[in-house]
Amino acid sequence: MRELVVETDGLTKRYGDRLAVDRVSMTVMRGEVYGFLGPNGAGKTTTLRMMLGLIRPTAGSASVLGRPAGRPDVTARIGALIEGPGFYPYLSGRDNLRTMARYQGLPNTEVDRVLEMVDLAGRAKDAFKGYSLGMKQRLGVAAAMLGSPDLLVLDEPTNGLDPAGMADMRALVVSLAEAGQTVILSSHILAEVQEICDRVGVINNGRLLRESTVADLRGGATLRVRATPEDAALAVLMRMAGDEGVRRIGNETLEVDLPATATPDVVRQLVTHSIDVHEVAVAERSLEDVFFEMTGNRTNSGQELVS
Ligand SMILES: Nc1ncnc2c1ncn2[C@@H]1O[C@H](COP(=O)(O)OP(=O)(O)OP(=O)(O)O)[C@@H](O)[C@H]1O
Repeated sequence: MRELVVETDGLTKRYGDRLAVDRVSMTVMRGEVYGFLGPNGAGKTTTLRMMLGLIRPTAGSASVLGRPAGRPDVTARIGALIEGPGFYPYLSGRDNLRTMARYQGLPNTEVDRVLEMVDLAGRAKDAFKGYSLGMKQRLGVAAAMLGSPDLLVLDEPTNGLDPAGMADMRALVVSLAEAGQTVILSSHILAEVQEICDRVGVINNGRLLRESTVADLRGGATLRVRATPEDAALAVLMRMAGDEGVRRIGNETLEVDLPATATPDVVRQLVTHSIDVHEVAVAERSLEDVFFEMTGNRTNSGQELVS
């Protein structure tokens, strides 16, 4: 049994008559990168803030590392990057972290360790105000890593970064995960969650719609079959995959809910019925497709979720 690091039970937050978080029950296991995915305003930050004990739930509960969220001994074991950390602009990256380390009773060697981890050691002497946005975010992660917390909570760590900065941040999270760090990362960018997370919780309008591995969420692959005449092919494929299991997607192509292993049988059946098979391709559903099915929210530029 893998150890539970976070468990929420019916976690709810109401602001006036607005339910920001609505009975969310989620679990995060030790050593995994958990992607908390949802459009802007879905309730991600509010949920994370309750986990960190920064705000109180209206109902339900959150436990972190086996104890109620918000207890000082629990909070001390969580590192968080949530709504931009406050750094002194005229101090260097290293001096900013040294100030924080001292406050937590940690030695300067700990500062050097985390700067190394986020690949900022070479620029540690430069003033914070001269850092790029990506470097500022990495320093934020370094600050969260001070003292080797059991759990790292990163709220939209790639928000506002350029593509290179985003790639750097993803690589950083992957390297932390490889070192055994448990990470919860919120994001509205599907591609990034798909790339780096083990499991995903999908949240929309405060409700947790699904919690599963990325692979399970995406479900099995489908086949794309281009065959003529299309109507005859449709009839044959519907006998194989059911009426609901076949869709026309244009260009004489049908999408069929059958696994890749069904390809030989599909081709054989079509040919037996004197249907010309021009192309059969295995198409994996992206997380974006799945999210759209669950929420009805089409995504922006194929990457981002918009509410
Ligand atoms: N302090 C507050 N007072 C009133 N409403 C709030 C407060 N904090 C959040 N909300 C509302 O709760 C809902 C969820 O917000 P939350 O910030 O948790 O979403 P999110 O998924 O993190 O989105 P984003 O990516 O935009 O931060 C939103 O409708 C927001 O307007």
